Amino acid sequence: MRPRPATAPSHGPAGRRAPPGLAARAAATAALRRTIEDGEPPDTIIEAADGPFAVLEARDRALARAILGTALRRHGQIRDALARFMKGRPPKRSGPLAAILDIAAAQILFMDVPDHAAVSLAVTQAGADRDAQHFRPLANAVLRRLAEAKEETRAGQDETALAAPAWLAKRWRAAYGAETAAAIARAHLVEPALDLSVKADPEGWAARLGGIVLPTGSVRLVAHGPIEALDGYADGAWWVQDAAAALPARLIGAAPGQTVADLCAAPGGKTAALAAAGARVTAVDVSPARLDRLRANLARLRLEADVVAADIETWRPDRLFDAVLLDAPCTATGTIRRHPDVALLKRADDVAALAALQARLIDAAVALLAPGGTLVYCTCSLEPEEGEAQARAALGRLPLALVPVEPGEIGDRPELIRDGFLRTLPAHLPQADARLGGLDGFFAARFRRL
Ligand SMILES: C[S@@+](CC[C@H](N)C(=O)[O-])C[C@H]1O[C@@H](n2cnc3c(N)ncnc32)[C@H](O)[C@@H]1O
Repeated sequence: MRPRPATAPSHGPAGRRAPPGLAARAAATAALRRTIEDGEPPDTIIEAADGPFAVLEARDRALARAILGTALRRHGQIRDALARFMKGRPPKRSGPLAAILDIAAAQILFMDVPDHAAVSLAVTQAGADRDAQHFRPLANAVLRRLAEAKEETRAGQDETALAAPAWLAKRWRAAYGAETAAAIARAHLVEPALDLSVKADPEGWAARLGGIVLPTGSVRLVAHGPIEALDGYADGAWWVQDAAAALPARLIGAAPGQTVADLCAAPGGKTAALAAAGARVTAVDVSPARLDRLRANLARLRLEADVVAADIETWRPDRLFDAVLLDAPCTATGTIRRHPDVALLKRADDVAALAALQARLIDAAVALLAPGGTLVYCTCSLEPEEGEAQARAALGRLPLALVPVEPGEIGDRPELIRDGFLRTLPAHLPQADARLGGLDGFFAARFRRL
């Protein structure tokens, strides 16, 4: 991965201190470039000890994170708005210019930041870069015109149509119908709440943390500071997990003493649920770094599992399991609310490549299962090839019978079940306060091995 410098020095010409707010914009710009041009996940960039966010103070860090998040979540609208005020895209050899414009437009159009600050900091950023400096007048003119016309520009946009890339919107229309596809795209514009899976007493934890209990049993919070500072974190009373992601492990029906292989387990959200239910869990993942996070999570939660670093396509343990949970790698289009970069970085080809891998992993999972045992296959994808079609193909190919999901297992929400499969959508569980609504898009199918 090419290192990308921040696009502005901390000191201006003649040693003058950089204007306030410049460091946050520079970090957000560098991170946006690395995400869009190099395909690096923003969370990795934000957390990196040598990354552009590492030099920021806490307040600037929060601001940079918010600007970056807005620039990714609203990318379609931002690019559409900029195109109204400039001919063509920034030229190839203009360095960070495109990202500088995106970051400034995110603030002008969607954030409570004075327009003049967003414009002048963007112009300063452009001036500080060898390749972008020739385009300072262009940046200045485009952003000023955007700021002057921002209300009309936003009013003239079809927010829903611009919320998803055309190829994904087309797929969702085909899979779910036009109305639901539009609702999915709109749900992606809302920053999701924080969902917690609690070991016990969801009502008590919701009251203590100022959240609500969802019908499916997760606790949901809107306003929160650092997660580590929340009551119950250090004591291991709960773990962070989208409410939809909490459902597949429940379908195993784990009981004390039952042996369960949790395949593709890291960072361990589902391992924790299975272990908390008393199962003897073997957590398998190919990534040692992600398994370190799984071990740390289990240690904090005071839960136990055997942890195995292996590729499940070739892993051959000397016993069969009572149950297997396979949370397969996927396009993750069901997590766009939490990771808006997914909508920008995934390509149509990825769906077929991952579906082929998932089929091989299902074959491997079935080979680990005792006759009569339970298999739950799940993905956090909205694409039928990674969900419904994958499950139907497995039924045709392997010694499996479908065990339909019952509403009572998932908080009495029949709308989350289609044809016996669990199918959650970002537009599900709507709430009057939109920030409290929505679910990640998950698919899960449960089978019995014949
Ligand atoms: C969707 S994530 C799993 C999330 C996890 N189940 C949880 O609930 O926290 C997919 C995982 O699959 C792992 N993975 C991908 N291919 C694998 C393989 N062939 N064998 C084992 N693990 C694999 C990745 O390292 C990644 O951690």
